[in-house]
Amino acid sequence: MAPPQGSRAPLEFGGPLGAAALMLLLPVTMFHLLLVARSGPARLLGPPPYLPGLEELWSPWALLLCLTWLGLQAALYLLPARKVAEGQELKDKSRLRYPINGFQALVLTALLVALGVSAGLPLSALPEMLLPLAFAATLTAFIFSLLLYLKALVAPASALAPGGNSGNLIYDFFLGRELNPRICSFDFKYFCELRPGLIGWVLINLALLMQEAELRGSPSLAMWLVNGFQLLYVADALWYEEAVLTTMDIIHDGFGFMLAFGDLAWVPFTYSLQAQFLLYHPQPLGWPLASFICLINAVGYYIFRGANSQKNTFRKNPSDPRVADLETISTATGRRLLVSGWWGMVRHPNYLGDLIMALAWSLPCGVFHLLPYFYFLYFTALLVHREDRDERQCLQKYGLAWHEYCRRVPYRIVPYVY
Ligand SMILES: NC(=O)C1=CN([C@@H]2O[C@H](COP(=O)(O)OP(=O)(O)OC[C@H]3O[C@@H](n4cnc5c(N)ncnc54)[C@H](OP(=O)(O)O)[C@@H]3O)[C@@H](O)[C@H]2O)C=CC1
Ligand SMILES: CC(C)CCC[C@@H](C)[C@H]1CC=C2C3=C(CC[C@@]21C)[C@@]1(C)CC[C@H](O)C(C)(C)[C@@H]1CC3
Repeated sequence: MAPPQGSRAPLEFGGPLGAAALMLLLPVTMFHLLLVARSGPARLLGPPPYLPGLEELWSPWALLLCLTWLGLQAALYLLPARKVAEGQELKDKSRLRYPINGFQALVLTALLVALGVSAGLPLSALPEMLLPLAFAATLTAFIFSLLLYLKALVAPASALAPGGNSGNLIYDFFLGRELNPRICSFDFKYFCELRPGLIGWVLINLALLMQEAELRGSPSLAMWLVNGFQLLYVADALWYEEAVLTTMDIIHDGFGFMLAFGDLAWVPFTYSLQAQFLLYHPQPLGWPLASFICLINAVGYYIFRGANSQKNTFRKNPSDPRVADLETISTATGRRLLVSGWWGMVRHPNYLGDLIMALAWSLPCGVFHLLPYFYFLYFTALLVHREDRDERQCLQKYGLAWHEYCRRVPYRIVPYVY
């Protein structure tokens, strides 16, 4: 049985109080957004149109659908993979192995959905079920986090995450105690991060598009754009699935309520906000403006993909010809840091690209409502906070070399601004 690590790691997210507040605030915000998106005024900062009763939130069918979805994605995860990748080295010097078959899961899901729809599956009825589905996903995430917490009680100390083991129940439940909770080779965090939530998000978007087609004869250009951009983002994440193995969530964060709720509920139900908004508030969009928005998305994607691939290639094999000529600085750990290429422009070029894309996803919704810009605002806050966490972790890992990197590359996310 693993002893708690005490409070060696500094507390993040405002400690236990912050964690408790976030556990309440995040689901409340998600339900607020779902209710407001379908209301006439669609005011992000106004009160919700009404407070739903339990009978509107709770539906055994929604829970069944939610669990069936998780079961389907788990089955697709277990199918033979085209490749098995190794993760980063762990505290005990071992490396975990991960199946690379996320894109295959996306394609198979698309085929199954297409088959289902042609056989009469009423996908366009899904938008009407968003509230009970979000409630079921929240309940599932809560119970799942509880099980993860209990599992961590019997995990060896070497399996625990650097944070999330303060000894405070609420804080540890929120952040997650175990770094890579698994049953046999089934890795819960890796599975949840990329499959049910991300694929669920594009499925909800598609259902909204289909309902718009039923309501108005055809989907609007704005709806096509939002669906297309977000499908590209999700398909990219699954195509470059291996790159997720070098992200902070996999390397550093435990698996607790924050990620379980984030992956299973927050991503599908709030990241589809623009499409939800467009269904109830159609926006005129002409081709010239649509082309300009596509250009913004393309620029964001180019930076995002370029930066993430460069770091991933470099971390996997620094002598790879694609990165071998880049300038680097050495660190005491033996790992080097890139100081040219994308990572010489700002210290988080991938965040910059991601933020530019986030803006492009909101622009098709016009400029007269703040609600569709929620994702951009939340994401800016998330990435600024995340960048700050990462800086502290890197300073701890690399010490003087990190100071040198900051001196050589002074801007964090936006060149000459931040
Ligand atoms: N859509 C969404 O909701 C979200 C999307 N994201 C996206 O996920 C992606 C991953 O983000 P995240 O995990 O936060 O962070 P990063 O992928 O940027 O990873 C940070 C790590 O990269 C390594 N690193 C930093 N600087 C350098 C350098 N100069 N040279 C080489 N390695 C370096 C360090 O780890 P080490 O040295 O140990 O390798 C550091 O800890 C981003 O594109 C982000 O935008 C993130 C959060 C939410
Ligand atoms: C709302 C809470 C306070 C925090 C929840 C955060 C999570 C929703 C995000 C944390 C990191 C994420 C990543 C992606 C999705 C959102 C979460 C889970 C990501 C899978 C999206 C697609 C990208 O291409 C990526 C780089 C693979 C992302 C990795 C991080």
